Amino acid sequence: MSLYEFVHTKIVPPVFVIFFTLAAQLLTFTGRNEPITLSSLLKYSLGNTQAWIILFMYILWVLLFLKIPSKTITGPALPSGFEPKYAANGVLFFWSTLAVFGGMFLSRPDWALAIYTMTPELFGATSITALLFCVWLLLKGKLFPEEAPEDGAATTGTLIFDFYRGVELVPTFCGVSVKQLVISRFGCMAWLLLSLVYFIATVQLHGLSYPIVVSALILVMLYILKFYHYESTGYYDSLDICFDRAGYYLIWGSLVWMPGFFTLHAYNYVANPPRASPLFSLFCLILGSGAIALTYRIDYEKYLVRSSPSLNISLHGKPAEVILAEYTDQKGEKRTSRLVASGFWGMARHFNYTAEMVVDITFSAPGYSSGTIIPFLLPPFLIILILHRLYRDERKCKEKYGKYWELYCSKVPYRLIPWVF
Ligand SMILES: NC(=O)C1=CN([C@@H]2O[C@H](COP(=O)(O)OP(=O)(O)OC[C@H]3O[C@@H](n4cnc5c(N)ncnc54)[C@H](OP(=O)(O)O)[C@@H]3O)[C@@H](O)[C@H]2O)C=CC1
Ligand SMILES: CC(C)CCC[C@@H](C)[C@H]1CC[C@H]2C3=CC=C4C[C@@H](O)CC[C@]4(C)[C@H]3CC[C@]12C
Repeated sequence: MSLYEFVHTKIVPPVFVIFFTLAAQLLTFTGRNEPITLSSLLKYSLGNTQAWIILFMYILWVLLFLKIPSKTITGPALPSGFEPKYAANGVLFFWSTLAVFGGMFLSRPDWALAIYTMTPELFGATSITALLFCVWLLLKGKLFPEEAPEDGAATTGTLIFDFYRGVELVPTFCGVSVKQLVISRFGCMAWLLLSLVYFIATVQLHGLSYPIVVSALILVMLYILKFYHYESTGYYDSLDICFDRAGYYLIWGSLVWMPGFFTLHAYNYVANPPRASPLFSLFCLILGSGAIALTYRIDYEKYLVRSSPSLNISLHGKPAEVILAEYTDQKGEKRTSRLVASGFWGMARHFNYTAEMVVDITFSAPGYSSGTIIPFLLPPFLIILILHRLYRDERKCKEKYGKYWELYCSKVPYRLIPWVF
């Protein structure tokens, strides 16, 4: 075993599991200027009755929504030929959840402050649930996997690595896709709902004199709405679904880290309202909305080229340049895919990630005036996450397409920023 493999499989997983699980809990104290003590850590980590009830109701809502008869999205087939199915009701879920929960918070504004106050208990309960769920996914993957042996439900012999990375690719729970349930429904919507809760709590405590909290809320709403539009056109072809397994990284990450860390600046605003000027707020809103629209457009250009029956497509007013990339699938069959080499995919190989980074910066940029370090945490985390993802994706594409990927790289030499990197 090389040193890299040793660190990757035996050191990183336990260190990350301990670090992130603890950090998620501790940040709920730091985010509201509360000192960290061992007794409060133990108390909050177990949750309280109200927190468990809220969590249970929310899980039920998310689960039942996936059971509503609707059109389905068919994900890429596994080597066994199994085609995972996903409910195509993301936009309806977005508006219905916003109407029900938003209405609830607006009619009983005191609930927002109550939820803000019990945030540490809420994350304690969610983290316990998420960890237990990951243990169940590990046991299920090892003892009674749903996926056929040729789909490669991968156990490595290193238990902690299997727990961290996951075993199965597209497992189900109560008849619905675990990844859809956890990432796109629980995680993304919890991100928006908590942003709403913290927004109401900030306004209640400090009034609307801090326009930046409005711009932060609008940006998150736009981002999540965009996600639900993208869910039915591209998300189920993404790295999270086709490559990453259902383990701690993705599942605990989406149940706890995504709603907790991604809303941390908004949580922080309740105790430390940012003092950014209305002009700066407007600037962040315009820049962030533009970058969100750009990520949508870039994802859409790929969807357009790949879903079009002919190659007669125009991008940015010119005929699209497309590489017909041959590859051999996991069953050994020859296939052809389309790599777009013009439009935004001709400017840089991951221009969507560049736009994503701009969005990330505008999410918390206003908080730089709040006088705490909290708003500075999200951008570096996301930039590292995206860079790590970029290299993993390039490795995957190079292995899959070989010389065709190299051809694409020679036509589009930049990864993120044209003429720079
Ligand atoms: N906010 C956040 O934390 C994050 C957000 N995101 C967002 O999630 C979405 C999905 O991201 P992700 O799956 O990582 O990445 P992409 O949407 O960039 O998809 C990458 C895949 O697209 C295909 N591809 C690569 N180059 C081309 C090309 N030139 N033409 C056509 N197809 C190409 C390859 O798959 P194939 O095998 O099909 O050819 C590649 O694996 C994006 O909108 C991204 O911005 C992503 C990461 C983090
Ligand atoms: C070590 C862990 C705690 C790291 C956890 C990472 C996860 C929180 C994130 C991993 C992949 C992320 C996402 C991928 C693609 C997305 C599409 C985008 O349009 C919305 C956001 C997201 C779902 C994003 C969310 C965080 C991750 C799941």
